[in-house]
Order: sequence, then C-alpha cells, then structure tokens
Amino acid sequence: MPSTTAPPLEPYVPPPQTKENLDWASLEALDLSLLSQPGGKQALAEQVLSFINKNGFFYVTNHGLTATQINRQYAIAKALFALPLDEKLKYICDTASGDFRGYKPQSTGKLSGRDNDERYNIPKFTPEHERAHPQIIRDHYEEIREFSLHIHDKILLPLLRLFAYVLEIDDEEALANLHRYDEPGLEYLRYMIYHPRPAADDAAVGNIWAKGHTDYNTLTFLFYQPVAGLQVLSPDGVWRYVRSEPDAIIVNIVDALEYLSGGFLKSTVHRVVRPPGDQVSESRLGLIYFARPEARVAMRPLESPVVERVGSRLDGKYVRALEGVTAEEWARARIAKDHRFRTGVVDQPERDIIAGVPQQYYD
Ligand SMILES: O=C(O)CCC(=O)C(=O)O
Ligand SMILES: [Fe+2]
Repeated sequence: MPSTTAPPLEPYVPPPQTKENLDWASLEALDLSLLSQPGGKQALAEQVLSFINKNGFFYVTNHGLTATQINRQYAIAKALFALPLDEKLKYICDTASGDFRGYKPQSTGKLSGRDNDERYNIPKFTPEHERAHPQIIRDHYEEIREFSLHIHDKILLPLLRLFAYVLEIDDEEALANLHRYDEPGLEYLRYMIYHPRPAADDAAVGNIWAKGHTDYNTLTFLFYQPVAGLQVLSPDGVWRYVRSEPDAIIVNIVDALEYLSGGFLKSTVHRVVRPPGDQVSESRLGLIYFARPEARVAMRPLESPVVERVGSRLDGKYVRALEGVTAEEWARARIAKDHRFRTGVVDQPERDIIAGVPQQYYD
C-alpha cells in the first residue's frame, strides 16, 4: 500500500506500438495457466522442447500480473527517473566491486556512446539487502515487494520446475532449490530508461544502444514496453526485432541456466538498437526482473538424463575452470568488467571474465 502521506503517482500510459513493418522474430508463448490443468505440464514441456534453442526468447502468458499492476511499476519508475540527478546519485550502485543494487547513471561526455540508459535495481526484499532508497521507492515499497514476490514465486519457480521436468531430473525442485528467496543472492527488479539520442550520435555507434550479449543470471523477465529496439540473434544469423505484447512477459534463458543445464538450454543472444522512426523520440522505459541463483550456488551443471543422452554442450575446459566459482563471484566479475568498459577504464568490452572463461559480444 502507498503510504498515506505520499503524493499521488501520475498514472502511466504506455506509448503506442510502432506502425513500421519490422522483421519480427516469431516466438512461442507458454500459457502458465496450463500448469494447473491435467496434462498441462507435459504439454508445456513438449512445447519447450519444440522451440528451445531455436528462437531464443519466448513469452509467458496468464502470469497473474495485470496491466494495471505493471503500469503502476512504470509510474514509479518514471517518477524515480524524473528526480534530480544529485538525488539519484545518492543511491549510486557500486558496480566497480560488482554490486548492481541501486542507481546506475547514464554515461556522458566522451563516453556517452557507450550507453544512454539509467537503471535502478531493487534487490530481493530480504534483510541482506536492507538499504537506503529514494522516497518514491519507500512510498511504494510494499507494492514493489508484492510485485517482485509474485514474479519469484508465481512465475520463476514454476518455470524452473518445468525446466527440471524438461531435463528429466527426478527432483523437480532441483533448480527451484537453487533459487530460494530467503537465501543470500542478488536477484533484482530493474527500472530502466533509455534516452533518445540525436541521429548523428547513434550513427557514430552503429545505432546500437546495447551491444549483442547474453545476460548472466538464470532467467530474465521483460515486461510490456512498446518502444521497439530489442533484437534477438536468430539461428540464421539475422538480428530480428522482438515484439513486446501487452499481455505477455518476454523471457530470456540466460548464462547461469545454460551452465546448470549442461548447455541444453542455450542463452539468448540479444541487443538493443535505436528505435524505428515513429518511436525515435520516445524515452524507452523498461521493467525487467533478473532472477539469479543463490550466491553460494556452484557454477556446475546439474545431473540430467537428457544431458547424459545428448552430451554436454558446454566447453569442458570452461566447466573445469568454473569448478569452485560461485554464482555470486561470477556475476560480480561480470558486473565489474561491464563497469570498466562503461566508465572508460578500458576501451573495449573485456572478454575474460573469471577463471579464464570468456563473455562473448556479438556485434
Ligand atoms: O532494454 C531491453 O529491452 C533489454 C535490456 C537488456 O538486454 C539488459 O538490460 O540486459
Ligand atoms: Fe540483456
């Protein structure tokens, strides 16, 4: 509930979808309501097996969050980013040490080509992450908490159980048990805003807003936002636009899940480009949830009959290198390296992340 003294939030209305005829990726939707119906889990597992590793992203529908709830989160995000920079900088995140909690400013000056977005990451609502937040977050803390918990409990965990089933792991809680909410681990909800750049500035960086990459968590959930720009690298080597649909969450399989699944579930390669002409002057607000394994989870593939049958698709030397590396160490290393590029310590994104294991960039 908003606090009684909080000023009312200005309602958020998403901008219209683009009318341009873009090359859209064709993505499947998993209807989560099937999970509570007889035979539904089996049907979804077959659907997963039919599309996995083909198109990258997929959608989930009937996820239990309404457009009103989602637009409330955007309204909070919009009010947050409208705060004076000095105020936001009080909550700056310590990305140099691999900690992404709090505010990340937009790059400016000669580094402005590297990113044009601001982020605010709100970690799990556990004592470990108790920290200062701007008043606008405090005013809506309970509402943000409920939203985050719904994603964790009602969307993430059922999907992890489904993936354990797909991997034919006897214990269907095997993946879910690596994502216990109350255990240490940096999972977070992100508010994000990209600011439009002049055409010449965009052209100077090939119209790329975020270089082709894979994320470094387990699953990423991208909520409806209509400004086109997100693209997926399709198996035929073509970058295609990913259409955001009002009643669907876009889901991204990510590096930690690729590792845990012995490479069976491949990370989605994606990037963000300058939006099409009819949306080019819009700010692009984003609402994203990054699910992460618990901090102490070892970066080691789970035993799965499927992986035994088809063989691990991971490079053995990297699997050995990551033995003994925890999910937290790995994620911190990625964040810290990203920081070094974004803040100009290095001129190119670094590939060697931890223990000699590289991060690929795709453009
Ligand atoms: O803004 C988007 O649509 C995607 C953002 C993204 O890829 C990321 O933050 O990792
Ligand atoms: Fe990403």
